[in-house]
Amino acid sequence: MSADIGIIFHSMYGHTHDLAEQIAAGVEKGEGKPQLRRVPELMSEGQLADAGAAQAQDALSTVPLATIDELAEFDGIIFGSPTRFGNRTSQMSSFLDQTGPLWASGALVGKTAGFFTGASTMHGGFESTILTMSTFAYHHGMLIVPMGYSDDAASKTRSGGGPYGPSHWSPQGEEKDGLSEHEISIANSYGRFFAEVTGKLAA
Ligand SMILES: Cc1cc2nc3c(=O)[nH]c(=O)nc-3n(C[C@H](O)[C@H](O)[C@H](O)COP(=O)(O)O)c2cc1C
Repeated sequence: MSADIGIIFHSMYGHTHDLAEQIAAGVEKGEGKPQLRRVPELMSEGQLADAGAAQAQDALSTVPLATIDELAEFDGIIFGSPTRFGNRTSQMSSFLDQTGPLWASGALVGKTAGFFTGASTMHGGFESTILTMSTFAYHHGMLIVPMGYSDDAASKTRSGGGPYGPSHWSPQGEEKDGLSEHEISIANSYGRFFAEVTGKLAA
């Protein structure tokens, strides 16, 4: 069965958006239907411009905004957030914190969940961000789909991506530096695997 996969992310400088698009390409290879959504921004336009994110925000504005109600319509959801002090962003937290009604009704129970991130330093939080974001899925009774080492790139990467999920290392800070070959491979493989697993569960 072709699964509807929500890819819900926050991105300030666009790196997490790039990763989301590669995961979406993988979902399509796994016969799934990816739906990219961005969570609402909390910073003002002025603050974003001061932080050097104005251009990236223009590109992001073409992505539809995520809504809480829509989450219940997906067969599986992959959440992505840049790393902030080893954790997800407040924009992603704010969005997830509004899912109380879905938790109360059990609307997400049994759906698949996955996570991806980015960080500007090699040991600055890829794993901690993915793992701390994942507690959301436990509380909602979602089924976490791990990346594992199903793609060789998870063993070989010298940048982002690993058994916890796709990630991107952006040492240039706000500058777009492009995803590495291994990061792209892991994002594609993960999207495909996630869609295949979700399709079987939804059938
Ligand atoms: C306030 C703040 C905190 C950050 N904390 C971390 C951190 O703990 N570890 C790290 O490696 N990078 C950290 N970064 C860098 C971001 O993770 C990186 O710029 C981000 O992943 C880029 O994603 P984006 O282009 O989608 O916004 C931080 C950036 C900001 C602005």
